[in-house]
Amino acid sequence: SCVHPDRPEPLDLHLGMFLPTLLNQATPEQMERFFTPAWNLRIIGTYAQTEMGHGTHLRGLETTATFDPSTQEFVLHSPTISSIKWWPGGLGKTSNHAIVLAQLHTQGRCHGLHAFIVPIRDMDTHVPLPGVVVGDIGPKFGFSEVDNGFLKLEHVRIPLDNMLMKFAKVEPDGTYVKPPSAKLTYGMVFIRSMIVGQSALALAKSCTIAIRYSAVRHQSELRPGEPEPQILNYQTQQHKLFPVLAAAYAFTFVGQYMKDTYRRISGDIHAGDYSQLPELHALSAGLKAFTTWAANAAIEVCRMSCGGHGYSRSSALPDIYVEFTPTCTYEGENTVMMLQTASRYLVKSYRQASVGQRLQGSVSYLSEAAAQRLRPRPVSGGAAPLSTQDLLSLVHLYQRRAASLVELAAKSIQQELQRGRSQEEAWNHSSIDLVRASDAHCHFVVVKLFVDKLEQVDDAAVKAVLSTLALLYALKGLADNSGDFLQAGLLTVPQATRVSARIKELLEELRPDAVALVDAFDLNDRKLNSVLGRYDGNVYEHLYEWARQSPLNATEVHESFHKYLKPLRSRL
Ligand SMILES: CCCCCCCCCC/C=C\CCCCCCCCCC(=O)SCCNC(=O)CCNC(=O)[C@H](O)C(C)(C)COP(=O)(O)OP(=O)(O)OC[C@H]1O[C@@H](n2cnc3c(N)ncnc32)[C@H](O)[C@@H]1OP(=O)(O)O
Ligand SMILES: Cc1cc2nc3c(=O)[nH]c(=O)nc-3n(C[C@H](O)[C@H](O)[C@H](O)COP(=O)(O)OP(=O)(O)OC[C@H]3O[C@@H](n4cnc5c(N)ncnc54)[C@H](O)[C@@H]3O)c2cc1C
Repeated sequence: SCVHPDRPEPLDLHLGMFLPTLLNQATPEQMERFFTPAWNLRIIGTYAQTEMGHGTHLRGLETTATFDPSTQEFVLHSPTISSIKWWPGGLGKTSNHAIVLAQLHTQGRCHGLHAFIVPIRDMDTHVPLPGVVVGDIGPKFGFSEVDNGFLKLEHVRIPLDNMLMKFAKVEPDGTYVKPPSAKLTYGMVFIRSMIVGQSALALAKSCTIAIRYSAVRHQSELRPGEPEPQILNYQTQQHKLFPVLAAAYAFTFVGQYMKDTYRRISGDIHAGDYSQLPELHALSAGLKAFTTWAANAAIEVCRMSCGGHGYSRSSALPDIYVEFTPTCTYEGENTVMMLQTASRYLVKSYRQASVGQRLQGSVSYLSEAAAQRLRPRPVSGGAAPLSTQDLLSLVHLYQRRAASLVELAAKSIQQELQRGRSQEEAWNHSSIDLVRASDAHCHFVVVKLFVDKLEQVDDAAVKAVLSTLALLYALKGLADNSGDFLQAGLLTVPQATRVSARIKELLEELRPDAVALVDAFDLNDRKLNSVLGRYDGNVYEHLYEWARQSPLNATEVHESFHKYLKPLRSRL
């Protein structure tokens, strides 16, 4: 369960960030000194980057690490209340070490953020070490299993060799040696890539519960005098749940692609080839934001589609939501990640394509769009014919929508500059367009990867049903974002009407396979932990049993009667 924990755990940061950061940024000597004991849980670590005053703005982090050549040590210090490390998972009570991100000062100069391994608790007694003030930040929206903590460092001294020096170095005389690329110290790409797969898992769990429950729940009347129908037969219920089902499959394929891309490019980086790091950063940042926002909303759709019992923790849906929703904030707040993808990749690529550069990777379509702009526009200028059956033409439609929104954002910046605004102001006054461009780019990537995956499916029946899901995912996205497509001249109102009609047909086509498609996720009852989503569909008996086990029912007359109600009654 450590690879994909079902519930947040105090060791998540140790496994998910402390160990991977050592792998990516420690020297062989440091691996020997720290990784082995960390792997054996002698050392338990966390990743302490965020401070009370800064989480997003890394360059604004205030914790300092000042090199003292006379003692060959770094002095770690929290200079202000806002510099106190705040939020790191497992920091409050579990960890005895932390990878602390601090502004490196040596020979009177600041060289920016670097990573330092700081012992924070005694390895035997677990008592905080001198100069270390550490504790839990208090109750949260959820994540109650995790002791997210605070860490105040008061001139804490660590050896020179505790700075992670695989890339940047400090010599014994205090000389700073730059890393081959400043971007290597950012990190965080690993977890962002993993989170894409977490989005898929959260969707798969949620729609499994909601669709199974919708197959056993009977309610109301469809035809007078007939038995109450399964709620899964209502078109509105299908319209809520089947697009979520399609997204669960789409994100599963994207999650696999993201993991494979991370492995491939991080392998190149370990071999000294940093050329693909911008694509990896942009892709992981954008897809992390795109998939978590979509999954976050979809979990709530699944919960509400189960009526009152969806609100009971016996459904597991409230817990899935509470545990998933912080993914939109941590590991890079989603808006900020979308802006990164747009500003640091899409607009830069657009400008390169506009001067004729042939682009590679996920933005190669911007070269085609630039070439298209140079060709005379067709006289009709109208939208191309729309096929609601041809997946490749839909992929092309999403590609053109993305190209259009990237161009719109780039032109907005240009217009703001022409109005006399500074670079920074021009970008800020175009940031809504930049987020839209990133969203459209990621949406195109997801649709394309879904359709590409179908080419790898040999079984005709499986390919047919996955093609139906892919069609539903693409057409539902088109309907939900029809404004973008209409504004870009890629869709007409009659075509939008046809899309809505086709979606209704697809819902009907998917109805017979819906339960089998969630069973195919193969999420056993233990993993689902949901009375509503039980494989045997025996909901009511187990719901009653679940309630009977509630602690409040341990006694027939609760002590509150004697403590409060009875005395209250006697005073009235
Ligand atoms: C050994 C294995 C062990 C077993 C493994 C088990 C498997 C996993 C187990 C899993 C178990 C549990 C799962 C884990 C659970 C996790 C629980 C919660 C974790 C939450 C942790 C956190 O939240 S950590 C803190 C996260 N914080 C952030 O992400 C901060 C966000 N802010 C930023 O990133 C930056 O401020 C910014 C990028 C937004 C802006 O920074 P800055 O202004 O300095 O940069 P610029 O925009 O000017 O860009 C400069 C150039 O740098 C490039 N760039 C930026 N970021 C990166 C990056 N990350 N990587 C690469 N490149 C980057 C940017 O593109 C610019 O480039 P140029 O344009 O070329 O100049
Ligand atoms: C459950 C949980 C676990 C966490 N675990 C860890 C951990 O283990 N280690 C760790 O170091 N941190 C951890 N964090 C902290 C997390 O990484 C930060 O909360 C996150 O990076 C967001 O930063 P922030 O809180 O400063 O929000 P802010 O950046 O202050 O965001 C507030 C608002 O400002 C907006 N905003 C900020 N900057 C910009 C910008 N440039 N342009 C436009 N809008 C902007 C955001 O979009 C957002 O709407 C955790 C957080 C949570 C909730």
